[in-house]
Amino acid sequence: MTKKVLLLPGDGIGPEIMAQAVRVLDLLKKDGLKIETESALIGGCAVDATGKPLPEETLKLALTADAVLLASVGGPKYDTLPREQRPERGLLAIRKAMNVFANLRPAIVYEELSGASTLKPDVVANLDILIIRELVGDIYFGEPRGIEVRNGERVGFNTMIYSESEIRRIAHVAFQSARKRNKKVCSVDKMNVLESTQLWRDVVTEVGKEYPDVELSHMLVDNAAMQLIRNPKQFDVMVTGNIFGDILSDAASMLTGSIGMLPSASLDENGKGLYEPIHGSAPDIAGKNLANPLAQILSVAMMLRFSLGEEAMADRVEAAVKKVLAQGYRTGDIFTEGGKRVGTVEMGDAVIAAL
Ligand SMILES: NC(=O)C1=CN([C@@H]2O[C@H](COP(=O)(O)OP(=O)(O)OC[C@H]3O[C@@H](n4cnc5c(N)ncnc54)[C@H](O)[C@@H]3O)[C@@H](O)[C@H]2O)C=CC1
Ligand SMILES: CC(C)CC(=O)C(=O)O
Ligand SMILES: [Mg+2]
Repeated sequence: MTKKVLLLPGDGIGPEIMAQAVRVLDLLKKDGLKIETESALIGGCAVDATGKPLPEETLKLALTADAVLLASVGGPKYDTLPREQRPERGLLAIRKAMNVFANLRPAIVYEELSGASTLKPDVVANLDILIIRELVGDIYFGEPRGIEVRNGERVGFNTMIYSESEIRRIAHVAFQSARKRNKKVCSVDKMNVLESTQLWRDVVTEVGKEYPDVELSHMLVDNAAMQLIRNPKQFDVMVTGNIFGDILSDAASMLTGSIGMLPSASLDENGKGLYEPIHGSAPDIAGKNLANPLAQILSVAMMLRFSLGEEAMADRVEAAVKKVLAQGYRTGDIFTEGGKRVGTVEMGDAVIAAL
């Protein structure tokens, strides 16, 4: 049956990297991938066109699609808008409406790129970590939130909150993922000072009892950030809340050489998903043919695997990415001496040729 894929290019480098992902999908369609695609607005471009970062039309299409492929939203032009009009609010709103609570962010070091990492090659060689970030709760969504005047001065506040059921369901995703990997979960929290993450630790520990075959450890987030840089290979599956996962995954991306290498899958309870690179709209390089499209293309691979039931095609896309790296193609963010420096489009050309 033909599946529906909604494309959301968004802002900044979004349309440039999405164009390369679409070329990959078009090629796979010729080889039998049965999808129909439609594009819609989200983020700043949607604000410009409709006044809203997540127009109703986009949300309707997202909720009826089999999968959503998103690039990135935001940019300095929108940073002074009222908060409800900011592009990032559109992103949070679509994640919440789709209930894609499980954000899988694999940080994999491709052999060819171990020299592109800022760490010594032997510290990162063969690294393969899966960061599982809870995506629709925590301080990004907690109420109350705001900026108001109290005692004659402005105060800004947000609420870090997790319910037991929210923690339980993401913990199950972590343990089940670990069972398919190396049976090791490290849960990251800040239970020494934050009540919501004390509950996180308690509930993850309880859920862990249902998975006696999986080794569970706990780590405070500040130490986890340090340990990721000191000895990342001690980790296999890491599970954490929304804000800690956001920060730790950007840090982990540099172990692989660049934030332009990390894809993600955000899944609901039925495996329906939203797929996007972990990076933002990179306004500093937008429109210059400089962006690395590989995180976006690897997000296509995750979409093929998790939402479209096309495991072999997913493997093929990942193998094509590996091949272009082996051939020496490098956008600026992963460039090392001896590489062939290319732009966004030329990297897309190389992936298409490899496919
Ligand atoms: N999922 C999303 O749509 C996200 C949106 N944002 C938004 O993006 C805007 C920019 O945020 P920043 O903090 O600058 O983070 P960013 O991730 O957009 O960029 C950080 C740095 O990484 C580089 N970079 C990012 N992606 C790259 C790629 N594919 N190839 C090569 N280099 C790449 C950028 O050039 C920049 O130097 C903000 O408005 C922010 O709110 C930020 C993160 C995620
Ligand atoms: C709007 C932000 C929460 C986006 C972000 O930084 C991310 O999801 O990684
Ligand atoms: Mg982020």
